[in-house]
Amino acid sequence: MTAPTTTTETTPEPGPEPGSTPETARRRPLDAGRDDETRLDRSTSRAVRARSLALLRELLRPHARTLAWAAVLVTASTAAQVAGPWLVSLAIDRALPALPDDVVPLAVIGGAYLLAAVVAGLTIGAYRRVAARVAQDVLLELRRRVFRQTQRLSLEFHESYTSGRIISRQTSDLEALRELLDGGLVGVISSLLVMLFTAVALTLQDPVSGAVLAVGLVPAWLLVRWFQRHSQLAYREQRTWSARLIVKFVETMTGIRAVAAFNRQATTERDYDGIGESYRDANLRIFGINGRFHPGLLLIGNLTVTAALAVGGWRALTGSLAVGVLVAVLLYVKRFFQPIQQIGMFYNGFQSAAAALEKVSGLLAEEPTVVEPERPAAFTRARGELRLEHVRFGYGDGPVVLPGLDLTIPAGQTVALVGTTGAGKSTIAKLVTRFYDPSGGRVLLDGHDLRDVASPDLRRHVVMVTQEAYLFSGSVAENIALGRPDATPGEIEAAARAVGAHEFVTALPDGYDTDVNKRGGRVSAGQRQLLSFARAFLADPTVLVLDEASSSLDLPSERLVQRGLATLLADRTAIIIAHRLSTVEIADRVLVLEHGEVIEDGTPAELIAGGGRFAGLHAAWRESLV
Ligand SMILES: Nc1ncnc2c1ncn2[C@@H]1O[C@H](COP(=O)(O)OP(=O)(O)OP(=O)(O)O)[C@@H](O)[C@H]1O
Repeated sequence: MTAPTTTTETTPEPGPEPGSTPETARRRPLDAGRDDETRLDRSTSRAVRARSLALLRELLRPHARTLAWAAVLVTASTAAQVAGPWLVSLAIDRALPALPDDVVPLAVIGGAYLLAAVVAGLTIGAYRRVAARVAQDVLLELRRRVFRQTQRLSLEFHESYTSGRIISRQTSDLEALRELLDGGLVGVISSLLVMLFTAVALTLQDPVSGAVLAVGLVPAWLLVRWFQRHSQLAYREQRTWSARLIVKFVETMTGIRAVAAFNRQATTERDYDGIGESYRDANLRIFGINGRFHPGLLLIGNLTVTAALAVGGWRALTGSLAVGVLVAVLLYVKRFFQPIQQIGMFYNGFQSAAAALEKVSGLLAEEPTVVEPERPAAFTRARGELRLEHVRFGYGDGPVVLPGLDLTIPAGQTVALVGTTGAGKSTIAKLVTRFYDPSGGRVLLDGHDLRDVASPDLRRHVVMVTQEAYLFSGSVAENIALGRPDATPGEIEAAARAVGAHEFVTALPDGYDTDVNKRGGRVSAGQRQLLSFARAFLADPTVLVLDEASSSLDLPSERLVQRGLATLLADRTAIIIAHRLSTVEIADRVLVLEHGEVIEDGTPAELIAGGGRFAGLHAAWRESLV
């Protein structure tokens, strides 16, 4: 993890007066329609829908011409499909009576039928390819945006929007959209057009049959509505139980040691069985609903065909309807009902995709709370003096963590922060690295308010080394080079040597090329810390903020880590959230914090001699060592 700090040689822009930053300006609402709320009031839900549609328009805009071409193709294909029954009626009523004297009409109609079939086939294929291309491009763009956005947003966002929710934005939500765009939507657009063209062609040919179709449409429509209402609930239930099943499984597997240690196997099995049964029941409910919907629709379709046949047949008998037209009517009515099923089913996918789009658009609408300066201060070289002026801070609407901190850390000083848990040590680290901005007061680096420093400058000069010492997949060398991606292998090795990591790295199966995720590449907690020191050493920041790992190491590792740390700290300003006595001892200065205030400030020796809070902690540490 890197964070920055810097110094400039020009005069800093005048910053706001200490304490003048309005709370409201600093904090933006975290998502207008929070995606964990299922019921939104009317104006919010309208705003959320407008936001989704705006996103959709924006994503489709670059494809406007392709979409227009897709519309032409699908219209041509539908017209060609719908021409079929019409041509059949012409063949029966005009061409057949002319036989055998005149075969031309039959040949012309037969040719037209063949042409319509070829055009319909070719255009529908082209339409599907063109539409699929647009759908895939839109999805790719959306995926990119979600990823970019999650990297762009401030730490504040990530601390309140759990990683599980971000993962589901990138996976299941985009998957729901993919299913809609890939499968359903393209087909449903053409189905809707087929229904529309069929109804128009039928009514044009025979308005009475059009009326019969309209009557048949009423029960079909009611059945579709029934299906949508019930299946929506059933599918939602199915998704909920399937998610619970996954959560239970993952939770049990992640905590398998605790499960075994506390003999919880029988209980977890019972819980898992219960969830599994509910999932099965939810699936059965869906089958039940589908089992009524599909045959119901088929029945209504066939009854409408029967009605059209009865009415048309009687009229044909009385001579008011040509036989060819009757055949076309029957073909049209049958064809009209076929896509309804698909459209009814599509509704579910459409609902979940619309919900997914709302959530994704909410994520994309988030603004970082830590904003880049419009006119950044010129910052070339940093000395490393840090000053906190009347810094006031609290998380969100929570209690005040720092009520008004004043602190100056001269360039090159190593300061250890100690204090009870929750005293605000990590909070100071997050403010100094500008993962958060204070709600009042200023944090200054060499006299520049951090809010005026461009983030690349800040990250170059202020680096934060976190407890986890996170290793990314890749080689050991790549992990060290994260501190400075353009570093040469020689520089990487020099950094590793400086902090004392070289020995263990060369002992790994492939040395610096060892993959940290492969067998043999696994490193111990202490080695992991040394690698993160090497990474920070290579980055060579002016200010280093270090949240020391609290997990205890064995004595040789502890010594190694302390030696590495001493090298890393030399010649830079450092703030260490110290968990180890040995670290506190190498600090120039110790600050004891309580409730966001400095209650003791001095060299380790002074504080021990003073007999205050630190002297007490120190004595307790010493005791714990024996
Ligand atoms: N992301 C957060 N959102 C809300 N409150 C937070 C957040 N992080 C910390 N806090 C709260 O702020 C206060 C100070 O926390 P901080 O992490 O700075 O303490 P600390 O001194 O570093 O403690 P520790 O030694 O346990 O890490 C605590 O009361 C904590 O509950």
